[in-house]
Amino acid sequence: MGRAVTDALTDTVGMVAGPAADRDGDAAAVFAGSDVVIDFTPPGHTARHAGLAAAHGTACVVGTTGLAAADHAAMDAAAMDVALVQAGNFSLGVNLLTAFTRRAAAILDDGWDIEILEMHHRHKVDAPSGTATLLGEAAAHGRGVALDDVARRSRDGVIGERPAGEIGFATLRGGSVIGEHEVIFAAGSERLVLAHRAEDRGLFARGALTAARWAATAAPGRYDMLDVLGLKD
Ligand SMILES: NC(=O)C1=CN([C@@H]2O[C@H](COP(=O)(O)OP(=O)(O)OC[C@H]3O[C@@H](n4cnc5c(N)ncnc54)[C@H](OP(=O)(O)O)[C@@H]3O)[C@@H](O)[C@H]2O)C=CC1
Ligand SMILES: O=C(O)C1=N[C@H](C(=O)O)C[C@H](O)C1
Repeated sequence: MGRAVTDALTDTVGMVAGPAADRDGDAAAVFAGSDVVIDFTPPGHTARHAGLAAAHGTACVVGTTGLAAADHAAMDAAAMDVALVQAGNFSLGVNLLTAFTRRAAAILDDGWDIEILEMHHRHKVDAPSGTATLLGEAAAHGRGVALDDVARRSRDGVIGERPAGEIGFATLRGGSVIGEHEVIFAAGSERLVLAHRAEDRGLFARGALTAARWAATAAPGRYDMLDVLGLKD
């Protein structure tokens, strides 16, 4: 994603990326010298980077997925001082899909089983994907429940019948798949499938740049891509 973001910057403002930063030594310098930092590091660095954003008064766009509760707590704390946009997916299509998912889940009762299927390339380290989690949260929100109370993140062995109200996740990994997601609503006699296919990683990079421009002038606070796109209810 780092390369995709620098390519998108070159395409949009003609900027040429400088040498890669010495990650540990220079992270503080990067935050100190920037209006906005776009962070697509692997899981494990988000809390530290959120702290640096707050310490240097630098807005931040976080694309990293596989986030832990401590990362969210650190981002909430940083958002008291700076604008912080965090999104499991920066594409317009996926963010529209979250709105559709929430609406469908609100309309369809728990006679409709909700399952979320995702597939990504073989190098992805976290599961379920950030997007799948985002879609699960949208479905849970539509149902008026907390995702952690109803999520089934894996199934193996003799696990019994599926309880009503469960939101299931299925993870596929392989090859070079950029990102595919389906939200399946399955009832006794019919099935509704909402789907998104990403066809180019530049899609996420362009969305992150849109978020960065937006964050540069936003008041301190914790935001997501629906805020950036003006799609919040
Ligand atoms: N929100 C969204 O729309 C999207 C989110 N993502 C998420 O972004 C994250 C990164 O994905 P991806 O680019 O595929 O992962 P990669 O592993 O391909 O790239 C991660 C990069 O971060 C570098 N890195 C590792 N540690 C640090 C550090 N402490 N400081 C600075 N750089 C560091 C790595 O360097 P090196 O290789 O030398 O270790 C590598 O270049 C994942 O969590 C992924 O799920 C991805 C696509 C879209
Ligand atoms: O790791 C990836 O590649 C992607 N990660 C994000 C996620 O976890 O949902 C977004 C996109 O699907 C690609």
